[in-house]
Amino acid sequence: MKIIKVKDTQMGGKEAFKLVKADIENGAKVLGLATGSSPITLYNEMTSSDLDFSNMTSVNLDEYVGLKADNDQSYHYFMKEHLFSKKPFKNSYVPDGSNPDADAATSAYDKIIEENPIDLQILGIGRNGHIGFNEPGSPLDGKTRKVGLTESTIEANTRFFDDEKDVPRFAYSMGIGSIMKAKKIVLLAYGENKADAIAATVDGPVTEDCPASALQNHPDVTLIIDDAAASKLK
Ligand SMILES: N[C@@H]1[C@@H](O)[C@H](O)[C@@H](COP(=O)(O)O)O[C@@H]1O
Repeated sequence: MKIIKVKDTQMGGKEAFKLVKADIENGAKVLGLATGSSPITLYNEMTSSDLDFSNMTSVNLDEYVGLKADNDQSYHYFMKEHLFSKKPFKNSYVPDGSNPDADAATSAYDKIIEENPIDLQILGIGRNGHIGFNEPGSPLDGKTRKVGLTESTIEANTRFFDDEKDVPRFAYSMGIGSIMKAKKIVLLAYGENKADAIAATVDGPVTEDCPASALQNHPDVTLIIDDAAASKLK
């Protein structure tokens, strides 16, 4: 894994943007995108750039089950607000959280991933090492699934909702196996509360206990992290 240390999230966004831009200049057509606070500075760089994404496709990692696209807590809404309303892509895919039929929603999404092989995947990371919504214990070779969120993830996500009880308990998430098929992966992590997850990702064993540790087996992963997130690395 390559590690780029940055002083803050602004610099992280700029470094990530350089990688995205270079990949597009090299012919990338499909970007795998993530939600959460970590990619926001990258999306700001993308929206203020002169890059044109109207011939490109985006495939997002995950969506809460039970939220419609127009719900302001949905990941559809987040992506629209931070990126797509300003820089539209030709096609933008996010799992359909409003479909209560998990088998139909997840197999439809696997088909989308198969038809749009991801050139560069952006990732954040949860405090417990989750990527997408693949919580500890998720199969490292999995496809899109309905997943139950852990208490720690629900608690971390409470800040985006009025009340803890409003945080959805389930999500549809791209599996780790699908994430691993992306040609390149760029993971963004900032702050002290990501330090344990980053240490386990880089220095720990490859184990379902830390889903992001699977990235050790990927040939092209770059971590963009600040000093606090890097503070527990060996
Ligand atoms: N499903 C998302 C993840 O994709 C994201 O990586 C994580 C961390 O978010 P943040 O970047 O806000 O710390 O939050 C959620 O759980």
